[in-house]
Amino acid sequence: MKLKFSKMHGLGNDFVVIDGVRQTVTLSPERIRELGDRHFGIGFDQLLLVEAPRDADNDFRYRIFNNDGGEVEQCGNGARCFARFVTEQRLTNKPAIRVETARGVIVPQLEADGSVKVDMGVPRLAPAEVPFVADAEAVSYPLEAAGGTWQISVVSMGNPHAVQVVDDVDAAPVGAVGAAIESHPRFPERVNAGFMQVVARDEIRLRVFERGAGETLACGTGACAAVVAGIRRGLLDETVKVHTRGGDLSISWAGPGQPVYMTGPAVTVFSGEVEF
Ligand SMILES: N[C@@H](CCC[C@H](N)C(=O)O)C(=O)O
Repeated sequence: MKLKFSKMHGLGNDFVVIDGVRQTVTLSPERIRELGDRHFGIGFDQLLLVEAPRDADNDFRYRIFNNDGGEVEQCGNGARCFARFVTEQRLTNKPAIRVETARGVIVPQLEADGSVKVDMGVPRLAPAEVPFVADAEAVSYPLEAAGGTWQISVVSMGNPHAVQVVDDVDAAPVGAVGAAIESHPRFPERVNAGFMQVVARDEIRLRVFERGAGETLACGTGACAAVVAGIRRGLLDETVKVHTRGGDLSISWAGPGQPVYMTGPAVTVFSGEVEF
């Protein structure tokens, strides 16, 4: 089965995006892993599959697969690329697009300056909703991993995040400690591990070891989770510029019960066809 795809990225977090509205698509975890390989395949952090919605009130459904082949609930940089893709492919001409994900509806909106703003929904903070094993909800928790104890905040943006504050993000042990946190037994569905350096009340630097993909150049839901964690710890104001290794995002959160808004770029690199 030959499928048309677009190669896209949001701040260097890269994707293969497939139109499953006009094409019949059958995916297997093995083939996703093969195509995700940067030497023997196309190479991507995540594969995004666009489908027709299940509920007629929505415009699309979109599914997210990490390059390890596993399907996950949410992807921030992917949401912006999804919006750019359905517009460029003329699947819709709506400026604000209602899209179903595995954890609810999100609404990306194309801005006049070319960026994409996304209502990423309300963050979930109760440990059971992340999910994270803890006796009670707290702003942060000590977690033992890789021979050390790390003070993490846990946040679900639809997908699970563990965020810690570090003095210097360039020196942070993202690979070793991130991998140990990703598969820590207190996270039964594994977790994305974020390392945040607070530069000012409206500016952070962030690196994320992503579940199922390793460290990426940027993680949109990771940026949302870091800002939520920083605001809850009293370190950040409502709107924060997030510097990632791939570029900058703007994240806003007005507090508990409110949605997180993420604004940033989405870029198409090339289109092609591949055997699935
Ligand atoms: N890169 C993404 C997150 C993709 C999913 C994540 N690795 C997970 O397993 O939850 C983003 O931009 O949010």
